[in-house]
Amino acid sequence: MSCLSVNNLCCIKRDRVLFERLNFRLQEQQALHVQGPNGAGKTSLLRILVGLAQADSGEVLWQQQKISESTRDFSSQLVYCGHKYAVNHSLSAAENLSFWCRMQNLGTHKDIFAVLDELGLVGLEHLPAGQLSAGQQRRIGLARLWLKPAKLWVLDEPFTALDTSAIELLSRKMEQHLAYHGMIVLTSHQSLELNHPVRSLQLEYRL
Ligand SMILES: Nc1ncnc2c1ncn2[C@@H]1O[C@H](COP(=O)(O)OP(=O)(O)OP(=O)(O)O)[C@@H](O)[C@H]1O
Repeated sequence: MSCLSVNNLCCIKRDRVLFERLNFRLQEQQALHVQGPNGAGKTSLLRILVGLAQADSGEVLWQQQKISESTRDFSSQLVYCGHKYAVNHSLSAAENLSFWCRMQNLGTHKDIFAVLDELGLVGLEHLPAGQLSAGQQRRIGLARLWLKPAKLWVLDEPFTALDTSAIELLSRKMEQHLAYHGMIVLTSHQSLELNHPVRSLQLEYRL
């Protein structure tokens, strides 16, 4: 059974304690919605969870091992979608995803065009991503969830810029992921419409 554990986590930015003594565990088929006002520290928390930033104290464990000591195993089980689109504007959607698949050691993924089709980007696969709309660029970023079989999804504001049909598509994909023993940590200022129980972690804005 896969497990992400957060023990006594503390994060300080510019002398402001964003959170401290933060503890939680996440297991298969569980989703955690990190909530709170602008500047509360949601993105900071997610970046610590995926190993992109260091906590001021405390630890994040994957399968009972510190993520800094199990980098390879942890990364192979993780898809992180940050709040920025993380697409190269000069490359096309297909090139962006093909590059990402290679970086993730997934090889040249034969399903890229099928996934872009499912995400409503048919006919746009070869345009430079910089010429696409915000929602279309977000869809390219989210295509990673379709391309990599990973246990843990960490998603920072994944619904931003998406239209109703894309929100619906992503919500169903999340439900499917949870049903197949996946785990999700996400932030969203929107309420979630998932047919699956979602735990909530509320961060306050601390002065
Ligand atoms: N690299 C950094 N250096 C200094 N301060 C930072 C850094 N990153 C974030 N902060 C500060 O930490 C606080 C929390 O930022 P964070 O992005 O985690 O908030 P958030 O809860 O995700 O907000 P939002 O809802 O607006 O996305 C903010 O006050 C921000 O200015």
